Amino acid sequence: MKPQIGVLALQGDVREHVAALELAGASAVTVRRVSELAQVDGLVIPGGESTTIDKLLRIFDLFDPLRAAIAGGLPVYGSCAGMILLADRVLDGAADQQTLGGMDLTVRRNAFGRQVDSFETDVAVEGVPGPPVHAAFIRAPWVESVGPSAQVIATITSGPAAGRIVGVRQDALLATSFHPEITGDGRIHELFVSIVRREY
Ligand SMILES: NC(=O)CC[C@H](N)C(=O)O
Repeated sequence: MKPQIGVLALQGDVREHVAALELAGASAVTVRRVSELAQVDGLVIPGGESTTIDKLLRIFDLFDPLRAAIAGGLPVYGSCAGMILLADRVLDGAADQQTLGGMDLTVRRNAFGRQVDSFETDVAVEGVPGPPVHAAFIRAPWVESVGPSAQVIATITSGPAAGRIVGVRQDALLATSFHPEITGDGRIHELFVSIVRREY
């Protein structure tokens, strides 16, 4: 059976994740309501603007149910703004910014600075066989530090940001600073589908 994976569709690049999930062997649906959240085996929180998604989660009465689902073990993959929303701690966040949390990590928002707002580079990702993942970073956060419960799975390998942590796994939660849905490399979505299937 194909797992049913939702894409949180409040803001951000929803369509690209739906397409990438379908290619990775899942059945993908958009999620905007609690009733839709209740039906999925896993959820993607896309990139976009974490402060906006935070506000919309409250407006749509999804903040508490999603937080509870994460605590209950729902597999979730957060990309970029989604990574920020999964982090227990945020540096350089907006004054009233809250996160769903669940991952024992500290992210720094917009960490790569203005002059390198957007760039692409190769990233070695644990659990992804083959060559490094070609990753796009768009006003991305990096992971400043991880606590003992979280496992670093991706760091930048070259250039000025070499050594920066950009991918983390904690049980059924996965987060990347980058956007695998726009560079045509399906392996991060395949990794998440295998997490949802409890195979990896
Ligand atoms: N591409 C993205 O998701 C950017 C994230 C955005 N800078 C934020 O702070 O939420």
